[in-house]
Amino acid sequence: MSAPAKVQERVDALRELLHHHAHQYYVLDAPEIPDAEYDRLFRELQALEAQHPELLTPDSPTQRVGGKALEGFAKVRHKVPMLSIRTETDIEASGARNFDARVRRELALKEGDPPLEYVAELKFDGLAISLRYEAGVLVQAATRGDGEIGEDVTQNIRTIGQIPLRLRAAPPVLEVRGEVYIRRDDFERLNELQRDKIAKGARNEKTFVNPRNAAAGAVRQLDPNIARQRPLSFYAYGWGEIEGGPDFRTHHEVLQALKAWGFPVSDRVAVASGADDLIAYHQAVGRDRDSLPFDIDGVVYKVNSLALQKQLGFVTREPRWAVAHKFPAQEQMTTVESIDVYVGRTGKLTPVARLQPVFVGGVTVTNATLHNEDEARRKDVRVGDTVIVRRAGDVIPEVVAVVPDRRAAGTEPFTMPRTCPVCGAAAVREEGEADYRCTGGLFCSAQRKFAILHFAQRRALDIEGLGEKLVDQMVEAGVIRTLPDLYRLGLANLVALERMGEKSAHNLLAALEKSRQTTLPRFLYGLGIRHVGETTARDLARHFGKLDAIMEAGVEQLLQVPDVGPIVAESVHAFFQQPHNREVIEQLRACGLHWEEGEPAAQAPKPLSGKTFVLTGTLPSLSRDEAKELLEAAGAKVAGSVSKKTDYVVAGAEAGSKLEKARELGVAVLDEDGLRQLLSS
Ligand SMILES: NC(=O)c1ccc[n+]([C@@H]2O[C@H](COP(=O)([O-])OP(=O)(O)OC[C@H]3O[C@@H](n4cnc5c(N)ncnc54)[C@H](O)[C@@H]3O)[C@@H](O)[C@H]2O)c1
Ligand SMILES: [Zn+2]
Repeated sequence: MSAPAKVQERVDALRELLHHHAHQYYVLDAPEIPDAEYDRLFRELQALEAQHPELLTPDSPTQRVGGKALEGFAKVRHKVPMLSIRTETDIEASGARNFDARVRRELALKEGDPPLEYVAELKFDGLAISLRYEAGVLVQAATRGDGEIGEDVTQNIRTIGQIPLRLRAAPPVLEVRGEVYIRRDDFERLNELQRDKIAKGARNEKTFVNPRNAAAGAVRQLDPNIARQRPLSFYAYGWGEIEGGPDFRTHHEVLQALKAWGFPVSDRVAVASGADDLIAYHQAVGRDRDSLPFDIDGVVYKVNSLALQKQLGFVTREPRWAVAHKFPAQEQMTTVESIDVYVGRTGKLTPVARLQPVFVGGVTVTNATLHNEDEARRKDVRVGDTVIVRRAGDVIPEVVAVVPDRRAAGTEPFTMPRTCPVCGAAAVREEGEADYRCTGGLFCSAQRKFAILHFAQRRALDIEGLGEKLVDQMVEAGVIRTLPDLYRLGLANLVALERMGEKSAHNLLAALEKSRQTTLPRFLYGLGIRHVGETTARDLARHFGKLDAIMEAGVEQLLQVPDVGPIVAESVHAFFQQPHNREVIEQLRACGLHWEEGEPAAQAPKPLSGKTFVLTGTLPSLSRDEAKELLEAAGAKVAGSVSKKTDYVVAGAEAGSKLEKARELGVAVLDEDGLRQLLSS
């Protein structure tokens, strides 16, 4: 094969790949590879086309801006095209120097001429939007599309609080350009919410790869109600058409005017003189990047003088007077070497991907969280897979997606272990919860420090002087491994610890001695049984009187306790079923912990026991789960459908066929107030 044929083949292959990925990214908002990878392919094509200009075609991805309008949106023709920005790939200071040198050359400036004035800005990582105001009223908002034709997304953009719907004292026609984005904290919350919905069984929900993707998906959403639920923000950084406005001389003047007209403009905009100032700006922003509340993928340099901008003009898809100077990408590809399960201090199990080390967001990352079983399954991350890893700001690095087509044969789906990898106790996932938890409690070394602190706190065993630092120190020195070890401490163990004087040691021993005499509710609470707070501990103690009775109680018996519903009953039962928990309790008793035991309370039946309820519609303040839990705690049964056996239907807003059925059958119907009255009577 001759060289040019080979080159042609590669060029064709690159174009096809780039077309595919651009479609995924711009049209479907569903990128399959990280931007850094896309940019590598893009640059490879650019280089080949530069070496072989005869291979250049007008439809090459290098010659066009971004995406294509989605069907379903009205199309908007931009009077002033919305362009892309040339990217300076050199991450080092020379990026700014290259740009400055190029601009000076194009303007035919000489070495002795004064430095050029620039404006340096953040490069927000979101979605470009053009906002059109006529007589001060927002009449249209459009996406960039292919630069010439975008999508009319006015309805969705109107839901963004930061975008003024009406301007005071603005020119008769004004087109503002800026970026719609999602703040990192809003993004984390959004994904938490999504994970929660998925854990509760929602089928059509997904988590978002990154804030840009979530923002773009929200703006290009056919249902404005969905857009409304996404926490979108906005920054203005430019303009299209202006009619009848003041005479602007510089880019910076326009930005100030935009601010005065009521648009959010970043306060990190800086006027810079020559390449040195640009370099300083790039470095300063680079240092602050992680602590910014939103993602940026670089900074943008623009020639400040509008006259010079005009003189410089455009190439196909980019103005010559601006450049994007990037930072290290926040998403990269790497491979998964293993998937381990990490046990947190409260017993939560988190699957973590161990990665082939990769430089992402400015640091080398070797681990990334997979959050929980559902997430790992939904993304179907497997050992050996090529994945996209994201690290932005102070957020823990996470695997956002598997790169399709790169999976080797013979890989196995990940399954969550059913036992704790640290202590071997059963790991369980409660209904409606996203996480597995180790039931090892006191016995699990991953949870040990937390368990000891919980046990020692004032509202539990009240061991004065046993704080976090001391617990860390003792656990790390191996002086205490389990709770009973606390009561086996001697003066010699304690004074051997660093920074522990004899007086403090005596005080601690006295506090431990004093805590041996306690109450059953304090002891129960101190055990750290999931869902057992102080109140529940008191209720359990009052109902059963004796610890042994609680330890032997079945779920049915536990459900007899006032205010104890199925989740609490299951949790208490599961805790005392674990042999090692019983062992710890026996040892504590053997160490002299004691309390006064009482008689079981007279069995008053629960107020709603024997009654069947059906919930329908949305209640004003209670979620479906909360209402169910309250009812079950009061002894009621909650059923899914209305029948003659139903005693009450609790109906909220938008109640449908169940309410009709209730009326048909003459079943009593309650609203939330009625339900609360019944519960409190
Ligand atoms: N992962 C993929 O598969 C995939 C596919 C296609 C494109 N991409 C990514 O898309 C990007 C290229 O897209 P592009 O052509 O839109 O260029 P760009 O996004 O890199 O730059 C132009 C855009 O920058 C934005 N911008 C942010 N702050 C700005 C400011 N202060 N002033 C002016 N503009 C500002 C505007 O929205 C403008 O449209 C690359 O990062 C590429 O990796 C990724
Ligand atoms: Zn464990």
